[in-house]
Amino acid sequence: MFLVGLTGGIASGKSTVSSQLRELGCPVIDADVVARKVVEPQSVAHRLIVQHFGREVLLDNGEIDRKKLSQIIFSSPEKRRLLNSITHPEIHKEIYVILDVPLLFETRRLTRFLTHTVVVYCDPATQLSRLMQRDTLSQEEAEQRIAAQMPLEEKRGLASHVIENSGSREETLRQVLRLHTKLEDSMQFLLVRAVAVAAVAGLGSLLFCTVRLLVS
Ligand SMILES: CC(C)(COP(=O)(O)OP(=O)(O)OC[C@H]1O[C@@H](n2cnc3c(N)ncnc32)[C@H](O)[C@@H]1O)[C@@H](O)C(=O)NCCC(=O)NCCS
Ligand SMILES: Nc1ncnc2c1ncn2[C@@H]1O[C@H](COP(=O)(O)OP(=O)(O)OP(=O)(O)O)[C@@H](O)[C@H]1O
Repeated sequence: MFLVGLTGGIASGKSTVSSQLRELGCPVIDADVVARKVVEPQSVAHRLIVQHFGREVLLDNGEIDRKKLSQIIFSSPEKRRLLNSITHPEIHKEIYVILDVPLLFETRRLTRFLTHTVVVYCDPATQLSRLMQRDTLSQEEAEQRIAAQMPLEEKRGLASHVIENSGSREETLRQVLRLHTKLEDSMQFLLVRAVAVAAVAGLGSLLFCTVRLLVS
């Protein structure tokens, strides 16, 4: 599996190329589309934009007036940084992808590319009866299929998160909502850590250069 970042300057053709790739069957996340979604009315980013840029950047229907906001931020680096500091954390929170792979731990190759793994667990009796019912299988046939995979107990031990799905769909949804929040928080943490590492690295090279200058 590859994770590919696509970029380029404004109007260089990113959307054109990404939609061509999408037509070839590649799943694509367009950050500009995400950026539009995170500033919809009632969102955190919308509230902060109004707080910092005033109601004059709103259209009559309450949506952000993108033309007006563009004029402001592209003529002032300070305002652009301010808008970025509001929108980027919200955009990054939205950009995570779920790969649904039954044999994730059996094949193992994929796991090194993943930041988190989630195992959906249900007790063995529930698993057996759900499989027999859904695929109209005899008990023997169902047991054979279950035995072709790593036992769920073992998978549970390897996961970074577990969803317990022996109960109702509603109980599962409650866990999924908690997981979603956790994943979003963890994205934030990773970003903050990346920025901190970059800052420390920057400081390190600055010190190195200063010492070299002083020595020479
Ligand atoms: C400035 C806004 C209102 C303009 O909206 P509009 O619908 O007219 O354009 P759209 O969102 O499609 O952006 C068009 C292009 O402008 C460029 N651009 C957008 N924001 C920025 C920025 N903060 N700094 C530099 N270039 C930018 C990008 O090349 C982008 O592809 C909007 O882009 C925005 O809210 N930007 C802040 C969020 C952001 O950084 N988005 C970029 C994706 S991470
Ligand atoms: N090969 C091409 N031939 C002719 N027109 C093109 C070609 N590629 C892109 N365009 C046109 O150029 C414009 C900019 O392209 P596109 O919107 O794909 O760029 P972008 O990099 O996604 O821009 P932005 O950063 O503003 O989102 C669009 O009007 C698009 O239709």
